[in-house]
Amino acid sequence: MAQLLESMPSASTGQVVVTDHLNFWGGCRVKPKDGINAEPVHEPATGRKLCDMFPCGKEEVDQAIQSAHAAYLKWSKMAGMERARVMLEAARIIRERRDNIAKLEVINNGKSITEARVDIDVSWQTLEYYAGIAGTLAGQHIQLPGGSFAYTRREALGVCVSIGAWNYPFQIACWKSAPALACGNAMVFKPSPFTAVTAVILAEIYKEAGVPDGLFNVVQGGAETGTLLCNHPGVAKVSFTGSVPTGKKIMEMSAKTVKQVTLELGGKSPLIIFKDCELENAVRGALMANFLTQGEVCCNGTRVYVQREIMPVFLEEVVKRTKAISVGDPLLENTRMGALITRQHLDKVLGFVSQAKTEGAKVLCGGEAFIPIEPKLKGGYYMSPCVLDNCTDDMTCVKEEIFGPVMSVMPFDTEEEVLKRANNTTFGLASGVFTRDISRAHRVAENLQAGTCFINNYNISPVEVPFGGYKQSGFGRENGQVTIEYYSQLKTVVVEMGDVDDYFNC
Ligand SMILES: NC(=O)C1=CN([C@@H]2O[C@H](COP(=O)(O)OP(=O)(O)OC[C@H]3O[C@@H](n4cnc5c(N)ncnc54)[C@H](O)[C@@H]3O)[C@@H](O)[C@H]2O)C=CC1
Ligand SMILES: C[N+](C)(C)CCCC(=O)O
Repeated sequence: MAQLLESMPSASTGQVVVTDHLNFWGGCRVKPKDGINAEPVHEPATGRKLCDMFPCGKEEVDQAIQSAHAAYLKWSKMAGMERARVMLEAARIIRERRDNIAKLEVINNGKSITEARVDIDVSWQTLEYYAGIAGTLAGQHIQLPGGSFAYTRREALGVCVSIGAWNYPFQIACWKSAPALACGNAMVFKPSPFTAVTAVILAEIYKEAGVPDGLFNVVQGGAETGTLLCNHPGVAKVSFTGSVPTGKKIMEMSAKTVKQVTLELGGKSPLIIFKDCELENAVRGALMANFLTQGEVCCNGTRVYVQREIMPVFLEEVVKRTKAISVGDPLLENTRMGALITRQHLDKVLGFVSQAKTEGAKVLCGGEAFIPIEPKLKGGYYMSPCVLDNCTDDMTCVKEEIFGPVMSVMPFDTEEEVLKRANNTTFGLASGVFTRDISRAHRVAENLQAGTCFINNYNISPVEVPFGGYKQSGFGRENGQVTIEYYSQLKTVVVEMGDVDDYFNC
């Protein structure tokens, strides 16, 4: 894999083939046990096969979990500052190889190279941030009567499983592993079968930085492998990013052995644009809220509520800029939108657009399959970014997570009305508001039922800031200091300094 990464500077779309093993445990890459049931992994930009993914079965999952457990026993006994040093070294290596990792991520995921570089920067920043926190983990001392006392210890949970989605493959692996490792846990990570390639690079980097063998492991596979992980008695916690239906299954499976769970699920987030906004920023914000990573972002603000008076001018600007987004070869510097993850997903997103039309929405631009001129890109999964007007709250495109570049725009009249409509959803991941009125901005933020509210911007998620959902968008948080709570447990130690009470008079 190191060789593959080194070959990246000269790699272009349509060239790379991955033949290395994609599983990793016990400190090295592991050959698939049977070498059967191969599932092809594609390069979204071309539709070409990139590699085969062999799903791990029970024996392999057991091995990965055992190797994680052995590493946990060593790692959890180290001082936070010792763990921090190793994590900082891993962050440094990611930073050093940032461009190559980003390129491989583009080849596997289809997003534009400019975005992928940001993802990799966020990744090493996450490791740096939690390395900084590792040395601060501590308990409390509590004075009791007669000189007795108690203290608390913040301890690791054990082996944590992470199940990732395909939209931010490397970044998700870092968002999950960095706080887990900082707290002294070991991790078994299962990437999405669509993006099997880059998690093992992170595993190699952790190893190179000096973690004990088995501390961060990668098992490949889909739902079956995920089920084996969630049902495994040797696992203390499952952290999941993906769809709501799968999240519910994960919670059910984890309940059997009372595993802790963090769920980072989908959304259908509202973005509210008041007439007193700075329009240029609101338009840019609406694009940020809808079109990053081809619209395949869980916290996207896809229900755009615009105050009626500014609707015509907003639509004119937003459509003009959406039409100008350069769609195409994701490895080119000027491209701003690459390919969707799979052919099937592209068809699903286009199906949402057709259904929206049938239900009465008006396509102002885009919403069609896009075939670039360059021959090698013809099999890629591209579409033109879409703006839908004439939408109403009961339409499918306004209620369901599309996970593609489709913005639904609706007018509103009053703050009270729009808050009610914005909150009328089972999701609650994110939300946004554009206004120059600071009281209104904070009032709206308070009243939106969502884990994040962006004021006068959208999709800004630095690692210092907690990220996670309300309602069916999940629970638990990623990023920020609070995530320590989700990867550690408190032990209370009670110390008697006097004699034990003769309570039973005997
Ligand atoms: N919140 C988010 O960031 C994401 C939301 N989604 C939404 O989900 C839709 C479907 O995408 P998928 O990739 O199929 O999402 P998914 O939720 O089925 O898959 C996410 C991860 O869960 C694993 N998984 C699937 N079934 C499992 C099971 N029974 N037990 C354990 N692990 C299991 C998958 O292999 C993958 O690693 C998208 O169209 C989008 O609407 C998808 C990816 C990310
Ligand atoms: C990085 N950000 C904020 C655009 C999205 C991260 C959440 C996700 O996994 O979709």
